[in-house]
Amino acid sequence: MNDSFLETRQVVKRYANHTALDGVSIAVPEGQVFGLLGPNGAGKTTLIRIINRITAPDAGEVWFDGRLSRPEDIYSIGYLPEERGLYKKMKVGEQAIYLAQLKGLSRQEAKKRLTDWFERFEIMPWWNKKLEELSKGMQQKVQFVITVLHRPRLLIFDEPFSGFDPVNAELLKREILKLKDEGHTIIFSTHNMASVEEICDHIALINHSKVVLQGAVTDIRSRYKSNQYELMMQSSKPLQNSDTFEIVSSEVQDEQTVNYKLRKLTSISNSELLSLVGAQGEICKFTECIPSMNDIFIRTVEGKI
Ligand SMILES: Nc1ncnc2c1ncn2[C@@H]1O[C@H](COP(=O)(O)OP(=O)(O)OP(=O)(O)O)[C@@H](O)[C@H]1O
Repeated sequence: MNDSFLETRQVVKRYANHTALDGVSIAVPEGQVFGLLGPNGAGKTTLIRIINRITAPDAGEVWFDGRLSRPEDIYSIGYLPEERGLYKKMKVGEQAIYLAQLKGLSRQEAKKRLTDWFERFEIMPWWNKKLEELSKGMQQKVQFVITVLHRPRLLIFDEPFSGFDPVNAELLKREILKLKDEGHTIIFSTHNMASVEEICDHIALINHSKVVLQGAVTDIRSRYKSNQYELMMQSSKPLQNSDTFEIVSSEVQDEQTVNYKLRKLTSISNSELLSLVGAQGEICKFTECIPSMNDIFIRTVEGKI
């Protein structure tokens, strides 16, 4: 289950006087959600276009399902590009059926699947509207449905959340997780770090055309831990430093309750630390501070680690 479904190996792409990708290798495990992260201009869309065979690399390889990628693999990919490209003057339902047929579905099957999706997304009333009559977010919903409709094994979404309000962004996250549960492998690029924590299993962070960080989200977050803890404690006496931990900051909440930030000084386990601290008072809350993907992104891109 965890073998790579899609790999890029040492991919290089040069434009006139700029190297957009410089030896980029990523490995996307089968059946997982993989986040492609990076600041503006890092090379994410270029990599996605290479995976989709829209543009060719100058060097390096793309591997698909355990072998070199072939032209026909594009039929196994659903791609939601950053520049959404639907026909503005065509009616939504008619257009969706037409595009689904291009991807190999019969008219009848396309209509059946589209009806299911449109009902789930509560967009059935848009069926006979022209695309240009819909807002940007509404058009996004339609294009998302069209992208996934033929149930391709690999789904690639470039900035899927841009243009969505928070309610629709939640809906989209749920649908992406559902697609993962159904066995699809999903790659998406995003600047929305909260969504990365919520739905990505793995990430690759590209900066200045190179992969600078890659791996499972949980591993990466724990790799960047700084041995700090938040503690809420009730005690008649203030907490005292010890050989195993020091107080980084404290904030009195009421007469008996104080919030502390601690740093662990030795390699004792969290439960040992908890019992050492617990010997000095009643613990109301004890949390290990684990950096967010947003912190890790900023620290990595700004070179602070
Ligand atoms: N067709 C092209 N011709 C010349 N340069 C290009 C072309 N496409 C991309 N580039 C350059 O390659 C670099 C990477 O662009 P790319 O669109 O891949 O970045 P990105 O990571 O997707 O950025 P963003 O987050 O802003 O969408 C940029 O410097 C861009 O100007």
